[in-house]
Amino acid sequence: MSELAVQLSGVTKSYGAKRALDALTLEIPRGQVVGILGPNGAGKSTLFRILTGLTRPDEGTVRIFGEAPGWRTNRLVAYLPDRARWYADHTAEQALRWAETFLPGFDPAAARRLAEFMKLDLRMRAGDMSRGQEARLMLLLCLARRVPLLILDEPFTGIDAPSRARIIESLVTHIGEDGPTVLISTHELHEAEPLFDHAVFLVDGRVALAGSAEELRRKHGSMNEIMVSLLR
Ligand SMILES: Nc1ncnc2c1ncn2[C@@H]1O[C@H](COP(=O)(O)OP(=O)(O)OP(=O)(O)O)[C@@H](O)[C@H]1O
Repeated sequence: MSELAVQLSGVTKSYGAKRALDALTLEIPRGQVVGILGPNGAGKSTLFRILTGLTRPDEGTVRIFGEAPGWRTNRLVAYLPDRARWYADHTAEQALRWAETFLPGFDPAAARRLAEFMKLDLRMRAGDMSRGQEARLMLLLCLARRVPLLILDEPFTGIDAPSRARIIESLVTHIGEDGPTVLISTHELHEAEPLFDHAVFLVDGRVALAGSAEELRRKHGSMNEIMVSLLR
């Protein structure tokens, strides 16, 4: 397998007159936790959909561990879309059974441990869950997969602050040494900052700034400060 988890070269995607991604070139080595950061509409979700093969770029090349994204790379990637929902009539327990059957690399024991850690009652129907409870269910369905690439699009949205802290703690434990490559998009910069090895700031579908989190902090300050200065 390629040493690069993700490789994009000259990737452009337009929706009508709007360029969501503009000749984006990016390389992400294996085993890194990378914050994909930027203001609303910067192109983060579009990038993630392209990496999962759900959206095709108009131009450019994309590789996930050296392979073009598509159904074959599903075995390599766990993806949490933004605004992810589960079937209202199904319990979390049923979601876990579905995941065991259909999601490559799904580890049911890990899912149960995560549910306990996140304090999620598996007997609840998704339709009866609060937004934050459903967000936890969707996140644990991803985290319980043994795959080399996790893509988490705004995993903390709708989750209260104490639970966010706990989820970040579970992410740190889950990722650990020799863990998967993780791409996380979030607007909770302050809380998520300790997770990142690297950060990529997208503005208008282009990389405005990228580098190791440590180096960025040394040169430019916190992720929040960088975001504010990029948007000035
Ligand atoms: N299916 C679509 N049809 C039309 N326009 C789209 C579509 N998907 C994305 N866009 C546009 O492309 C741009 C980038 O959107 P994208 O969702 O990738 O941004 P984002 O960085 O994830 O934003 P946010 O932080 O608000 O989630 C936006 O201007 C958006 O309106």
